[in-house]
Amino acid sequence: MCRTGSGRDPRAMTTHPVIEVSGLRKSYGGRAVVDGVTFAVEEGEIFGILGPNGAGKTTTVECVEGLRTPDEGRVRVAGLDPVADHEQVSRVLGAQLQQSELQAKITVREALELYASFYPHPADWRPLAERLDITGQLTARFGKLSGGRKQRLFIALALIGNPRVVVLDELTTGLDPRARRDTWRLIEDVRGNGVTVLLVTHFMEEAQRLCDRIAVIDKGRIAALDTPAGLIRRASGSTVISFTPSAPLDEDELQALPALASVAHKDGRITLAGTDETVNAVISLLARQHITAHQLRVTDATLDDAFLDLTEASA
Ligand SMILES: Nc1ncnc2c1ncn2[C@@H]1O[C@H](COP(=O)(O)OP(=O)(O)OP(=O)(O)O)[C@@H](O)[C@H]1O
Repeated sequence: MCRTGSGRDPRAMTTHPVIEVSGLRKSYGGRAVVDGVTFAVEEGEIFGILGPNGAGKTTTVECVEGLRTPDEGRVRVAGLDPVADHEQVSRVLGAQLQQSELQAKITVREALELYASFYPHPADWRPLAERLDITGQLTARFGKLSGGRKQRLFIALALIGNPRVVVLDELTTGLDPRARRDTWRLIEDVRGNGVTVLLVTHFMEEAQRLCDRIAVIDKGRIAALDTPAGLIRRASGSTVISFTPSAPLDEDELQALPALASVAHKDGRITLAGTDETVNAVISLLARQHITAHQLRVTDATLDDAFLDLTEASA
């Protein structure tokens, strides 16, 4: 869909960064909300920005979009300065609109046609609308759409200029689970056509499923930058074992378990994060002490675990 037939030759794609952010700082009223953020996004990547509320994610991506001027640092999109070269950047970068940017009375069709007219080589909005399941709403006014339909329209408008880079902030907020999954497939298609995606999200499942790499931002700084699997490995160990022991376990022996990342106790239940080696060692320990592990669960650590560890670690 996006970019297909738009004239960009995929063979001409290079592997150098299409987004470069270096030493970015931004303060409001003397308070630094982005405090030395550096990352680079390769062409064709889906790059996630994760972080707690108020971490500075939106401020960072708004500097990439040229909507905010950095106090310090360097931002480049396709080699261009988003503030100084705003017009050129807007031709290569598609961004999700904010609610206030569309008039309540405009219809879905008018919005799609209007936004398509802004670009020299727009995508055909019809298949885009079909894929986003908004063809039934073409004559509906924006102000009357449900939150989910508004969100779908915003995604369509972000993609309509056949952008080289698309910035999606809270992509699937307000969508039901089925629409969320449809949207993920759409984003994968978009990337399949060579578009670079910068994605701000609160949904771990979304980040884990879609992102090639993720920057975890906490209090204006990058707490970690890695692949989803790398973040999981480095933050909390790769395996989580939890059980309710039939008798108390000695805390020193738990702490001495090999490759242990963390131990938590709640309502008589013990949760250990570590590796397979930790799991084997705890099972041996239980057997030696003739302790039964009730409701034993062994699971792979998730990005949720990693996120909590990383953002708590820097608290
Ligand atoms: N224009 C502004 N003036 C003053 N403070 C601002 C402004 N914009 C953002 N902030 C503050 O900067 C901090 C970072 O905001 P930002 O929106 O970048 O965070 P975020 O990580 O995107 O948060 P969320 O997940 O809640 O959207 C917050 O404390 C916010 O209140």
